[in-house]
Amino acid sequence: MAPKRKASAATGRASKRVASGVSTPVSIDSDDDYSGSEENESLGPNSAAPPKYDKVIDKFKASAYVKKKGKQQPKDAADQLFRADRDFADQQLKPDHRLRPLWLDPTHGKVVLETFSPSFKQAQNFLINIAEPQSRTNNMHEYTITAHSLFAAVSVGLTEQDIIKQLEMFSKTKLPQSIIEYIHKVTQSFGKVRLVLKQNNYFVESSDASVLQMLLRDPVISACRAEEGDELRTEKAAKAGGLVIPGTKEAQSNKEVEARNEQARKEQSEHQGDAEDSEDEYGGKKANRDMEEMLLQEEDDDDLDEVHSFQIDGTKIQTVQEHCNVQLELPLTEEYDFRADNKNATLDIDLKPATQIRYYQEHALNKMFGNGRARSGIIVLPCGAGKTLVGITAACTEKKSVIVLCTSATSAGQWRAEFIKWSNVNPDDVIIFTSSEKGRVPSRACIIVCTYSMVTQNTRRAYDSQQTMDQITKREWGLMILDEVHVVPAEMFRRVTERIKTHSKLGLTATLLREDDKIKDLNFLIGPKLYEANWLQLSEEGHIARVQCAEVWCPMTIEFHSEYINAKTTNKRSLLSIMNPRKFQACQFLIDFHERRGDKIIVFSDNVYALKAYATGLGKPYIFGDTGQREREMVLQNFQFNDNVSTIFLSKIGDTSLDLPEATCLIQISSHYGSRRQEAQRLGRILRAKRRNDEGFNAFFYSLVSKDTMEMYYSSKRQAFLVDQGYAFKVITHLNGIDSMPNLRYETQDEKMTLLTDVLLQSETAGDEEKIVDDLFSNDKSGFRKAGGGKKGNGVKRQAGTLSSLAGGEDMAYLEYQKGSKSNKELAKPKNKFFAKEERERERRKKAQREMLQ
Ligand SMILES: Nc1ncnc2c1ncn2[C@@H]1O[C@H](COP(=O)(O)OP(=O)(O)OP(=O)(O)O)[C@@H](O)[C@H]1O
Repeated sequence: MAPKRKASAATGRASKRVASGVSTPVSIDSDDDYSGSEENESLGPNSAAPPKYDKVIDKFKASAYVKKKGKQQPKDAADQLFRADRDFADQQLKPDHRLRPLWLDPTHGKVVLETFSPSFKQAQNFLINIAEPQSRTNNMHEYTITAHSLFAAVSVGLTEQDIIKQLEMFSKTKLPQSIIEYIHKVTQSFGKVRLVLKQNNYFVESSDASVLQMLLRDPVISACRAEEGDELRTEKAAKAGGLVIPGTKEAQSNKEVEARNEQARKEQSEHQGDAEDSEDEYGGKKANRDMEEMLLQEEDDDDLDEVHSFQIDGTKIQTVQEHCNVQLELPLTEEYDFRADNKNATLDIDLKPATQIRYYQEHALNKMFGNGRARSGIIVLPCGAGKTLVGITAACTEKKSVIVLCTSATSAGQWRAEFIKWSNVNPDDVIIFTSSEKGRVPSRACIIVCTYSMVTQNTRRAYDSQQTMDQITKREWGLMILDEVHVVPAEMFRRVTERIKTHSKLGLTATLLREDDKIKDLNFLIGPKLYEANWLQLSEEGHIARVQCAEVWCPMTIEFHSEYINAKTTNKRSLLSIMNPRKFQACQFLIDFHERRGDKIIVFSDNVYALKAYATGLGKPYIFGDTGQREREMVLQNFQFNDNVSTIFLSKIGDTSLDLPEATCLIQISSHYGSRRQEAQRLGRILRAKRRNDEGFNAFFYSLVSKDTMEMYYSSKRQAFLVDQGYAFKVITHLNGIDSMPNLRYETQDEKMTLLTDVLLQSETAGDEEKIVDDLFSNDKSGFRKAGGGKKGNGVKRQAGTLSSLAGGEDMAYLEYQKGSKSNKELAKPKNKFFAKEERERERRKKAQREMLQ
């Protein structure tokens, strides 16, 4: 379902190329019958061993239908599309199928949604709750129903019957039995047990005592129990009622009604004060009020249910969570009944009256607070769509102490400023705890904003820092906001959740693509994905900018290319392709073109040598890791407010947390291999463009790649995520007007040769990607291996995937590799004929040299 890249923009001739989408078909194993084994299905108290709830929990397996027809050997590239298990001819279309928008694949849980259907919106709202979005292009959306997506659905209050009924309603065919069975199997085991924090102690809680008895028979769980004996605690649990989220229209009208009532009460008491007092003396009105209160109390009592629980050792919660989630497939949900929490102090915070949250922010928060309690989980919104306000509104809803974890000190400062901007919180109650700013945590309810590395640091701390840390770990927090969850190593989350006791967790991210292979851990370390917004829809509605994406092919000069072929190391090859004079010229041309249109341009380069060479060559300011704070601020302020500074060059330090709404054009000259995440983050820098609501406004995103080099291969890898979000990448093979541009650099052969000599004279390290000293991954203090390579000679494999891939709902779509790893070398082998020929040529020359030396 990968869309075609469109033909070129007005700026040049174009060629068509099909982008490699990431949603590769799921491979199936016909030996595994979907209906699965029946063993250990019961939850009854007599079950001897804890049941393995669902052998097929993560993935739809091949149906009996496939078995019947057997596997066929693929004959050509398209053959897989016509395999037996993809033949759905035996499914009967409903007579009114044209009005219904869903196609269902009974064997893999794939769902295809027609965006042109009259009921598209309703179907989309429903699907987003129960399935993982895989690809959302203009005409078709593709989702997968996975165990984890159903888990998220159950955790936001949908029942098995709701899911089946609505799927049936939207489906063009009768709902396949395999899907009904799968939903039944998965939903019956989810939402049964919860992890709750009460007075600094953790409990596993359920309204079904037999499930807890069964868990206690499990040796791993029972070893984590904090109390002796077999007894369970039993208590009454009040059902939480409806809750109004601040910043919504409902909250606003409630406030107006409250204000009117208050006014009316005041006026009435002024008129009737004396009379009421005298009536009270005779038990008149007072007795009535007592009666009303009693009745209300009784009504509340009717709502009480019984819950059972057992206490677990606070240091072993992760073992319990992991074991329940992965081995027993009985995930622990985390819900916080904050309105019933009288022990933890209330934080005086509300959204400012003028603050109104947007509809998608409200949808996301409804998923979190839908049943009147705070559910832990992850909210996915595109860059610039307002994740910070979602976090702040969650804090205003709970009104308990909040701890916010961010990736950098800059980001911590921004979070504090946003809290003060959007809410009425007392600024003294928002404290920053970073390496450069160590506010003291008061004993009253407060908000603390800190960096992940500050909390997870293992080495000895300075006295004041240790004191703050002690205050953080010793108390209970109502809400923990985890920013940018896709970049933080899972190991860090483990430490954070181990050290800090919190009732609820909210993870925020723009993409669930991760740079380690621990994405599945997020499910039990934070919680399920609660909401994911549609990028294209938000950009059509003007909440984020519309962006034109293009890949510009820059041919290598003959000299650069022959050096590229002969270069012995990846670093050298990489430097030669970045410094390709034609790429430089394309960059110069695009800057000139967009400056004249009135755009503000950011040029990104991961390679610092190239960053400096391009920026100084074009007389533009640049910022990289070593640039001092003052200089950074000066450059950024000039970019924002000075009309004479329209272009800045940034290294990868600008990938995240950079709020420059003036930027309307991005040019990428060097990037990190095939990182889809980096591509999405960089695009995010222009999604928040200030001018996004101007008539006909478009932001521009250019990726410059040197032709016939590895850059082309990585470029299409990088685009996969955005392509699945519905972005079309144009390929520009020639920039019209570049040949006649005055003052174009590297026009003469001499200039080109001087540049080449300079590049060849650079040391090996000049080809390195920038290493940022205080970035999360290279911070040795925190004791984490670097995501960019780990120990010397011990390359790290990077993997990325969607939540569904972690659930096994799809094959891992794509791997990101790190320089030096074995798998990287495998991957780096040329795939196309041209590169293969080059590679053979190089091998042949090497062999000849060796033979000569012998
Ligand atoms: N409901 C709202 N009303 C008005 N402005 C809003 C609203 N929500 C977000 N914004 C504005 O949108 C912009 C982007 O918000 P924010 O910085 O929270 O985005 P983000 O999703 O965190 O982006 P990134 O992933 O790049 O950090 C900000 O200028 C913010 O003030």
